[in-house]
Amino acid sequence: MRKIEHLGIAVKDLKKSNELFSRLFGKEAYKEERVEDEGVLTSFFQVGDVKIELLEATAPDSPIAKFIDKRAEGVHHVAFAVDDIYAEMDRLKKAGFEILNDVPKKGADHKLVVFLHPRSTNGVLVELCQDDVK
Ligand SMILES: CC[C@H](C(=O)O)C(=O)SCCNC(=O)CCNC(=O)[C@H](O)C(C)(C)COP(=O)(O)OP(=O)(O)OC[C@H]1O[C@@H](n2cnc3c(N)ncnc32)[C@H](O)[C@@H]1OP(=O)(O)O
Ligand SMILES: [Co+2]
Repeated sequence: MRKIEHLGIAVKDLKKSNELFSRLFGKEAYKEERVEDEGVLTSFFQVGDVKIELLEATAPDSPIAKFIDKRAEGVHHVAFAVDDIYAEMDRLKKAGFEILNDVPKKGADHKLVVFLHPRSTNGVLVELCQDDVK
């Protein structure tokens, strides 16, 4: 794992939260992107070397909807940049972590992603991101 790639924050109203975080960072989000398969609409802020990803649910069965229903808005996951997502999946599986998807899936912002179940990572939802060079 190279570095923290982004911090994912679950929000109820992306427009409202974009305004709040634009005020906080003094800069606008650099993109907004819908990831249908994940049931999310995301926006991204670049803060130094790290990105902040805001996520609004676009479907009632979205993980974000479930998270907010259960816990309220707030930090949802931490994503780490990896150079070789398959090698990392193999290493982590052997190290006893629970990987939620057998094959990497298309994430936002031109990434291939996998998630680790929070029950295997001390209660923190971890995402691995590799640049999707295709
Ligand atoms: C990919 C697009 C974008 C990107 O960066 O490119 C994204 O980041 S999309 C982000 C949204 N997608 C995901 O989060 C996919 C991975 N998440 C999941 O598969 C589920 O959310 C899962 C398996 C973590 C939980 O789903 P489940 O249906 O089991 O929900 P429960 O509420 O029953 O949760 C079970 C258990 O896990 C705890 N939990 C749930 N979410 C989180 C979380 N974000 N952080 C920490 N813990 C979490 C929940 O509290 C339950 O624990 P328990 O002790 O049983 O209450
Ligand atoms: Co993410």
